[in-house]
Amino acid sequence: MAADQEQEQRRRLLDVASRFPLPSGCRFSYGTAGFRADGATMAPAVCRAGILAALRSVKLAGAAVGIVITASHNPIGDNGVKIADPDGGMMDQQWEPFADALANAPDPDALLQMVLQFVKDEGIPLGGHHTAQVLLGRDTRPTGEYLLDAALQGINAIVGAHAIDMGILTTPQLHWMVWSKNKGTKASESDYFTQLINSFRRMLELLPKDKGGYELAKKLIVDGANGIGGVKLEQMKAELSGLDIIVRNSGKEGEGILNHLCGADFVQKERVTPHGFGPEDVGVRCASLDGDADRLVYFQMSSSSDNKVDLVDGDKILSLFALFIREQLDVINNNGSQVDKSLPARLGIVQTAYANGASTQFLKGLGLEVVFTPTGVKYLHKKALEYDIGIYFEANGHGTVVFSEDFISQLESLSNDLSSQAANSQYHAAMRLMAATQLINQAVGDALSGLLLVEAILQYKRWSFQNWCELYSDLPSRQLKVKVVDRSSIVTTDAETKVSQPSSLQELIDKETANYTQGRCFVRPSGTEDVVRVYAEASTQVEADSLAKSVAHHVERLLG
Ligand SMILES: CC(=O)N[C@H]1[C@@H](OP(=O)(O)O)O[C@H](CO)[C@@H](O)[C@@H]1O
Ligand SMILES: [Mg+2]
Repeated sequence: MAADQEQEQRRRLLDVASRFPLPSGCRFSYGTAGFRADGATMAPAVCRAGILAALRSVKLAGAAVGIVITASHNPIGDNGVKIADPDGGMMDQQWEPFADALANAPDPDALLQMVLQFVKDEGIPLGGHHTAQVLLGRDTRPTGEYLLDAALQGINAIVGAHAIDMGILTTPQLHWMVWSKNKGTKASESDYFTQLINSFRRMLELLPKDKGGYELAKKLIVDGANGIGGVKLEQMKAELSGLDIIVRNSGKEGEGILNHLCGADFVQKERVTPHGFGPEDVGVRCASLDGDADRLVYFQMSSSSDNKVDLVDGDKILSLFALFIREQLDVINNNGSQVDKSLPARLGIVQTAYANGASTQFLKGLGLEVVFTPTGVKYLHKKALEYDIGIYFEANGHGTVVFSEDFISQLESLSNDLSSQAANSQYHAAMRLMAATQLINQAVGDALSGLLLVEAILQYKRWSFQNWCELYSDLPSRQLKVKVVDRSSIVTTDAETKVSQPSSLQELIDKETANYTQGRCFVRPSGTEDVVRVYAEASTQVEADSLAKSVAHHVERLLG
């Protein structure tokens, strides 16, 4: 960097840091999904995330990096920030310690020294010919605009950095834009809509023609959590042929508060209808998104006498996707057809410890390879990339399908080879898989693209909601939160299924669990809230509740 440029760089960093001083007592940690806190306290962390995103882009030869300002399913007063890497996935975890240190730098001088040292250690070519490019998006939270400005100021503190505000978006839209931009394909919001609408239409065109059996009702009611997902779905729904979508909790003035008594997190945890649903909806297929539309669950009310729902969570969405993909691969590989072509593919299923035990058993029963990672999409996504086709979901509804480049190019060439025999079932299976690669958001879990893939597959399989729901029966489970003095004193291992510290805690968990039929229990510190989470499963709800409660007591007693 030339001397005058270096001078300017130092000046800008000192200047921006003094504009966003760290309030005393504030401590930020880049948790499961970035920094999160009360929105009013987030500006220093968001500004510094802006600096970091710009540095990351320069380090990666000017590839576009993303910043999303959201606190997902959390209450409306919270906000957060996370960084998307050039592949559209979460920021490489190797940079998280620096993200933490930078967010907590106590004063402008400390911040400047920290950045200069990091730039040197990482060999970031500041002032070279790669300038930073950062795409920004935010959700509908009231603190969003103010925090977006803080992020812009952080980005602009890096000499030559270029920030592009993509507007109010769902989290997965921004991830998709980053992914697309770096692939050199069209990356605007309208390109996103076009891709989803066209690939959904193609999926429907490829439905088997021999009609018969159950016909899926066109009506689908979607709970938008009063967030951005409902807004985008309203924009897109008129173009979705074959579906009659009604959006509730759409985020319109007067409809309710973001994530309050609604949304995917609420429905999945409480297993009751969200706000705005009533007896008239009994028997109608419904879906629920979270506040930034990266989570999706389905539900249906079976009776008008209470507000309980039959829930289809992330595990069952995963199972549906896995069945569909496996079926297409089987048709291509085993149908003894005229064309001697095969498509070898390693299919991997990735879950976390929160996956219902019945789902894991079901998937393994199908002969599928199931692996586990710690909680958080950053772990699941990375693991899924190790396969030709990786399908991952958290039970709460966050997940997607990723296809390796090699697999996609083999699929393309197979489709070309088969295209002369357009009537053959192998060709149709290959085309369905191809459409699925376009429909599903491969950058990150996306409730809107996931919803369309679900709808297409239900039509393909001629399944009702009930057929899907009855794929297997969930084991009763219970999740509890425990407040402790320092949640980081719990250290876990084996994809968070075991506590390694304090060791006495694991012994107590084992002892309790042994008292229950099909008992399973684990505890871990949350990465997004200041709590320890307890999860328990057993053969009855009473037992699951009791196991969770007794383990929560041990956590409280040991860690106060
Ligand atoms: C049990 C649970 O649902 N945990 C959620 C929650 O993380 P915690 O680290 O458990 O707070 O928020 C994450 C981000 O949205 C999500 O990835 C994860 O699945
Ligand atoms: Mg979310």
